[in-house]
Amino acid sequence: MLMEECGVFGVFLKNEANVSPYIVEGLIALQHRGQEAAGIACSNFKKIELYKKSGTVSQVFNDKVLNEITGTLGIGHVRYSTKGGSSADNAQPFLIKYKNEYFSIAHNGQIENAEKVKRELEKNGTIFMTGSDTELILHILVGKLKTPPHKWTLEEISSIIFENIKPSYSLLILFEDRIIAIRDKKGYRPLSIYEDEYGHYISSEDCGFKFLNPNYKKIREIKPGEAVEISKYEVKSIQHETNEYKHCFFEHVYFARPDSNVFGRNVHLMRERLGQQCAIENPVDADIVVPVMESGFSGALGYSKISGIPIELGLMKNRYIGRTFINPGQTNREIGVRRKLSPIIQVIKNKRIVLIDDSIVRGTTMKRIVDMLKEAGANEVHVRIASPAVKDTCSWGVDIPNKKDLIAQKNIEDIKSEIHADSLGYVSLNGVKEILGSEYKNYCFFCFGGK
Ligand SMILES: O=P(O)(O)OC[C@H]1O[C@H](OP(=O)(O)OP(=O)(O)O)[C@H](O)[C@@H]1O
Ligand SMILES: NC(=O)CC[C@H](N)C(=O)O
Ligand code: SF4
Ligand SMILES: [Mg+2]
Repeated sequence: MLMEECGVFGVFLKNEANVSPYIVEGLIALQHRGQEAAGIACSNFKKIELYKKSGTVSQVFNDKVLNEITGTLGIGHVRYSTKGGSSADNAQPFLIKYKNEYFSIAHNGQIENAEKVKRELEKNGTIFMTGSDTELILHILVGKLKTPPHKWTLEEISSIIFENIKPSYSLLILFEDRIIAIRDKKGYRPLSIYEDEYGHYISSEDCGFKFLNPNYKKIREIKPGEAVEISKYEVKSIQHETNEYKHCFFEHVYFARPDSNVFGRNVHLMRERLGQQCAIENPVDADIVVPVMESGFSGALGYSKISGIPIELGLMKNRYIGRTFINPGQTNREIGVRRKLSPIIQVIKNKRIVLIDDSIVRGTTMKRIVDMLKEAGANEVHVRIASPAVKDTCSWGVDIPNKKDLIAQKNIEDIKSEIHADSLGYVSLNGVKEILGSEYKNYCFFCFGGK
């Protein structure tokens, strides 16, 4: 099982309607990025109200809550923890009061130099209220800018963040009268902005704007190193100098929603192309292609198109079950796979199957599924993965387990036997290079054994 990212969503309405229902809609669209906690902070220009709790968006918010947190501008967050436990204290947004003014922050990413910055701040007397890396950003700003927050300029805020905080971060900062969005200079995590006649919206993925029936031409990605400020009077943007991009390739492989466009590409089409590449690199004689639903579907479509082997619904997904990573502990994870996926025996019996998933991390999911298909009568199960093997951990916001727990630390023959597959194939990094062309250098492939 894999782990998500967080999702951030911000809204500034021109007509002074209440933003909190808009933020809830945006967060529901981003729910796949984190299901541990959800929160919203809203400002009415005088005060910021905050509501956050452990749980999914629909568990945390109801009409009563939304009537209590009202404002014209606000930010929201769905969390999957990467630093600091999944307790309610670490839920976001964070809200503080400094010099009698409120400001709040929502963060997707993980700060690489968090421990170092924290130690330095503690030496100077800073007290941390949570275990989260995100809290650091508040202390850095307060420590460097001694004036009241309404005097802090976009230039000052973004320069301080870029100088002191190492990626990754796609951030929203809510002040009483403005919202600031900042994307780190390497652009690890996605962040998009949209304007319509009623207001401005910022979302981790552009699927967050879909409930607005947006004019797609007006959606754009905030650039790596860009800081945007939305106030009553204007929208201002500053571009800081940046020399190297590191877009997270896992966003394409697994995290982002297929109907989203991240790093300039549609996620579904990218996964389909990876599935095609997998078929080119790893052909096999078989009767049907079976996707591991949902995230393996696009890759399976690509594999089927190139190989000419028909795609069939051999595994049914129970759509009322969340992503299995939310179950802590390995035993629960194993149960999770069986709760989530079940074979359609009539489709798979006596068939030679090409089973496609987007990724293998520990191997738990794949082992269970191969066994399930064989118990249900499959003659052969050939596993094909629509991405390169995951060989390393991540320091930029994705909670990949210890290196020793990654199944791809073993050689391909050992992995094949461990997951009980008849054969196994991945996409090579060279294959990905072929797909991305000159853009390859703008991506991070560290966990895939690249740079
Ligand atoms: O090798 P593992 O450690 O088992 O992890 C890999 C699996 O984790 C993810 O699925 P997940 O079950 O998290 O959610 P999904 O339903 O969105 O694919 C991913 O799509 C793989 O199927
Ligand atoms: N997945 C994320 O982006 C997490 C944000 C932050 N590092 C946290 O742990 O809360
Ligand atoms: S190491 Fe992997 S998960 Fe982490 S940012 Fe790079 S590509 Fe993404
Ligand atoms: Mg999966």
